[in-house]
Amino acid sequence: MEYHKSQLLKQTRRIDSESPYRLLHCSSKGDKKGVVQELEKGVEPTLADYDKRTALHLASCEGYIEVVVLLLERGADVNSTDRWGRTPLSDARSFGHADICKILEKHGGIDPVALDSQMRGYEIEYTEVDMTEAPLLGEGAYGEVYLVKWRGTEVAAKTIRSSIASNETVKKTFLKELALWQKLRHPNIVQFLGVVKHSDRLTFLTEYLQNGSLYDILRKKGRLDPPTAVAYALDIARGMNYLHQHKPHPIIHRDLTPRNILQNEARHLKVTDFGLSKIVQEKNALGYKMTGETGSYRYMAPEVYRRETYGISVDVFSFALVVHEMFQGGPSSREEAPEEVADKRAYEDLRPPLSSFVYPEPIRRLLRDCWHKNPDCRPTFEEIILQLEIIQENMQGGKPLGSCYECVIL
Ligand SMILES: Nc1ncnc2c1ncn2[C@@H]1O[C@H](COP(=O)(O)OP(=O)(O)OP(=O)(O)O)[C@@H](O)[C@H]1O
Repeated sequence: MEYHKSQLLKQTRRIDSESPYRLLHCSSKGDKKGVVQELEKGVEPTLADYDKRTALHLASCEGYIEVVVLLLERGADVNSTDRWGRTPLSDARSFGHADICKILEKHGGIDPVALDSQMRGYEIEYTEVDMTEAPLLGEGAYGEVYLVKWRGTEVAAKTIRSSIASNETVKKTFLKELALWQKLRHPNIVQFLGVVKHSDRLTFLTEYLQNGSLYDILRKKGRLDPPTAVAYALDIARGMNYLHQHKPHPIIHRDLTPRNILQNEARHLKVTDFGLSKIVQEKNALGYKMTGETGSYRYMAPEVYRRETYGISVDVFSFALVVHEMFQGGPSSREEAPEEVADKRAYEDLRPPLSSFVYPEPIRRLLRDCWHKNPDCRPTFEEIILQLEIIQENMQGGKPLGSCYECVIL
C-alpha cells in the first residue's frame, strides 16, 4: 500500500538517534536490538506517529515476527488503530504475514477493517425487524430463536447470549462464520439472511423452516419408514456435499446432529449452524472460550474426541449416526451420558447395533463405511449420494433391498 511506503520515507528522514521515533524506525526495519535499546531508554511501546501508527503496526506490516513478539511482551497495544482505522492485525493480513496474524490473534488482536467489509452487504436495520411479542421457536446453546417478520416474510431470528457475544474474540469468530454462511446458497442449506444492526444483542436472521428440527420429528414420529429415511439422508448428504466442495476451502460442519437439521413445509431437510460449533460452550473466568474440541459428543468422530487432527470426514461419521437414528427412531445408548458414548466409540471402537430387521443390507454397508474408525476409509458425500440414489431407485423399482425383513418392498 502506497501510504506505508511514504510513511517509512518520512520517518527515515526525521529519525536521529535521540528521537523517540527511532523506536518506529527500528521496528519498521526489523532491528530488534535497536527496539530493545529504545524501550530500555523508556520510550513507550505505544508511541505513535502523526498518522497514529505504532511500532507494532510497522513491524506487523513489514513481517518482523521477533519485533512483534517483543513489542507485545513489552506492553504494546495489540488493537491500537491508526488514522485509517487499521490495527496491526489489519496490516499483517494485508501483507500476508500469516504467522504474525496468528500471534496477534492470540493476543486478542482484531481486524475491524476486515470485519467491516464482511459485514457490509448483509446488515439488516433493526427497525426492519419486528421482534415484539415474537413467538419463541426454541432455545439452544448459543441463545434463543424467535419467529419474526422481516419485509413481510416470516423468518427465524437467532439471538446470541450476551455472555457469548460480549467476548470480542468469540464475537469476531461468530461474525466470520456468519460472513461465510452468507455466501452459501443451496436447497439443502438453511439460507442465511443477515445480521441485525444496532440490536442490543448479536442477532441474525435465517429462513424459517416450519417443521422444526429432525430431532423434533424423530421424537414425534419415532422410526421413519425406509423410503423416507433414504430421502432425508439424500437431502442431508447433498447439503453436506455442497459444504465439503466449497472453494477455495471445504467447510467442515463439525456438529452435524438431528438438532442442526431442519425441515421445510415441502418436507425437505436443510442443514444449519455449520462452523458455529467452533465456539464451544465452555465457560471460564473470562466467559466462553474456544477449544479444539467441537460438536456434540453423541455424534462426535473418534479423532475429534481424541483431539487429533481431523478433516472433512468427521462430518461423514456424524452423518452415519444421524441416518442410524432415522431408521431406529432415536439415538442408541440413550441411557448413557453422551461423553461416555463418545469415549467408547473413540477408545473401544464401539458402534451402534445394525439389526438386519431394521436396516436394509445396503444401508448397513453404507453406515459401516461412514463410521469407519480410519477417517481415510470413509466415503465422501459425493460417493454417499451415488449409493443412496441407487438404493432409492431400487426401492422405487420394488427390488428387494437385502435382509431388512420389515422393509422389503415387493
Ligand atoms: N430457521 C429455523 N426455523 C425454524 N425453527 C428453528 C430455526 N432455527 C432454529 N429453530 C428451532 O429452534 C431450536 C433452537 O435452535 P438452536 O439452533 O438455537 O439450537 P439447537 O440447534 O437446538 O441446539 P445447539 O445450539 O446445541 O446446536 C431448534 O431446535 C429448532 O426447533
